Parts: sequence; C-alpha cells; structure tokens
Amino acid sequence: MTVSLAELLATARVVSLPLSTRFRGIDTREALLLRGPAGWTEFSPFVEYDDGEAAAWLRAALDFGWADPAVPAGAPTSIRVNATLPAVEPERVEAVLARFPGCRTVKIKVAEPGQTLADDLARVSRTRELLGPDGRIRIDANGGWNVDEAEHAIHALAPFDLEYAEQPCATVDELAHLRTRVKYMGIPIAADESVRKADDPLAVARAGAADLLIVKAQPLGGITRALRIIAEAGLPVTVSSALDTSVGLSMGAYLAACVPELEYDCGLGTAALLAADVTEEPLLPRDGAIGVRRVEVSERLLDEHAASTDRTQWWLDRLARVHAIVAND
Ligand SMILES: O=C(O)CCC(=O)C1=CC=C[C@@H](O)[C@@H]1C(=O)O
Ligand SMILES: [Mg+2]
Repeated sequence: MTVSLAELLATARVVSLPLSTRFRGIDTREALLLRGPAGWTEFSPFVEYDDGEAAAWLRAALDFGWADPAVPAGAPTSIRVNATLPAVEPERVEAVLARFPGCRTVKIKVAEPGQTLADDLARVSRTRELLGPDGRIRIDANGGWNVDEAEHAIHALAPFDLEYAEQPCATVDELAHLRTRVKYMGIPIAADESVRKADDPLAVARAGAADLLIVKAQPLGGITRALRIIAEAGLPVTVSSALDTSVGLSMGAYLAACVPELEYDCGLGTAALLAADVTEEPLLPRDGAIGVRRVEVSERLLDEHAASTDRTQWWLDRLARVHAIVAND
C-alpha cells in the first residue's frame, strides 16, 4: 500500500486520552488518527517503541484506512469480549469490572513490577468471588516471571481455575520449558509479546512453546497479515487490543470477525479503560460484546482531547520517519 506522506498529513489528528485506571504504567494514551478512503484508522504504537517496531503499526493503519477488510459471508456482527483488569488492589476490582457489563471472562494483570504474588492472589481471589464459578479467568504476566517463579505462581493461582496464563515468561525458550513443567496442571500457555514483538511471530508456534496465541491487529501489520499468521500458526487465538481508541478497536473487531474459529473471548473491551474516546459512539462492551463496525470520529472530541503542540509535532515527525520505512516495502 503506497500512500504519500502528504496524503497522511492532510487528515492526521493527534489525541491524548486519559485512562480511567492506570494500565501498563501509563495514565494517558496518545494516538494518531487518519482518515483514508475506507474510513478512520489509527496509528498508535506505544511511545517507547522505535521506528522499526512502529512500521508494522503504520502498515496496519494503511491496510484498514485505505481498503475495506474482506469479511467472509456469515461472519459475526458482534464479538464477545473479556474484561481487562489492571493490577489494582482487591478493593477496586468490583468498580473496574462494572465498566465491562455482561463480560463472562476477565483477564487479570499479574506480576506487576513492585507487587508480590500475594497481591496477585488477592486480586484473582476477589475476581473469582465476584464472577462466580462459571466465569472465566485468565492472567497476563507480561513476561514478568522467570520459569521457577511462573511455575510457583501458576500453581498458587490454579485453585481459582485459570483459563490460561498469558506470557508468563519473557522468552520463547522459557515458555517452552514452563509449558512442559505446568502441563500436569492443565493450564494452557498463551504467547503475546513472543508474537507481537518478535522478529518472527511464528517462531513461538514452531517451537511448540504455546498452546494459543494472542493476536493484535496493529502490531502485526494489519488484518490481512494477522490472518496469515493465524493460518500458518495453526493454533487457537485470542484477538486482543493494543489499548487503542475505538478506531483501532474497530480494526481489531474486523480481524476477530474474519477469524474462522474464535474459541476465546477477545481482549477488545478496552475502550472501558479509557476515560475519554474519539467518537460519540465508542466500542464499549455491551452485554459482553462489541459490534463489528467502522467508527466515525467526532470533531468536538478530537478538539477536546487534542495533544499539546509539542506532542502533536512529535507524532507527526514519527509518522514521517515511519512512513519512509514503509514506503520502501
Ligand atoms: O487483552 C486484553 O484484555 C486487553 C489488552 C491488553 O491487555 C494489552 C494491551 C496493550 C498492551 C499490553 O500491555 C496489554 C497486553 O499485554 O495484553
Ligand atoms: Mg498480554
């Protein structure tokens, strides 16, 4: 997809959205939005990512804004989503979950820097109490444990009935090792960073290091590329967000709609973690699901949440540098 930088700059808008709950160490989410011939699209690699890593996110933005996704006939028009619970104290679990009405699955952040396994146990225990025995609980450690710590933690958390453990360790080798160690507990291992931040997103599947993959549209270069990875991996997937605005979430919802079999609820309910969005009709979870649709942004909200002049310039400069990389594809 070749689109000139001038065409991108003509519609680019940068926003800074407050989060309702601190998540992955940030309180505001910055994003650059673009309008292509097919509709609004999003370029929002996290600010610490270098230009090489951000290139996949721009490919995704172009893929979604400059062509309509090829949704198969009979694809779902709404997608079941999980609640996403940041590493909050047990007293706050109920209030966070209230933002995800109807969700039967909760993904809980664990192994947060500065916290202990006791904090994780308290958070998971409170969640199980609120969800009841039929709800599904998955945990996400973002690679925060070594193999011994992960085995110990998963064993300690197993009585709360885990659907799976996402990226318990950082490397593919560790995941492979851990997977053999925890097999007897029957808790599947999911790979997230080992897919979206790897040079080869299929290496973890080839190594037999995971039971399922977390798949995100922006970091994997867009819907078409993500679907190819899913097909080649041959593993079940959870489609998840990158803490996008509702525009990026709509890209994720279309990806989910295109996946032939969705066994797991998708991590696409994260508009509920934003205290503001760019559209009057955000893709918030309702009855445990979000719709598969394009999102129209609101000029009023773009203005209200416009990033500062400095931050806007930073994003426009980043867009120009990353565009130069993608233009050479
Ligand atoms: O999967 C979900 O429930 C929501 C998305 C989510 O958890 C994440 C989004 C963006 C960045 C990540 O740190 C985080 C993740 O690790 O999965
Ligand atoms: Mg994750």
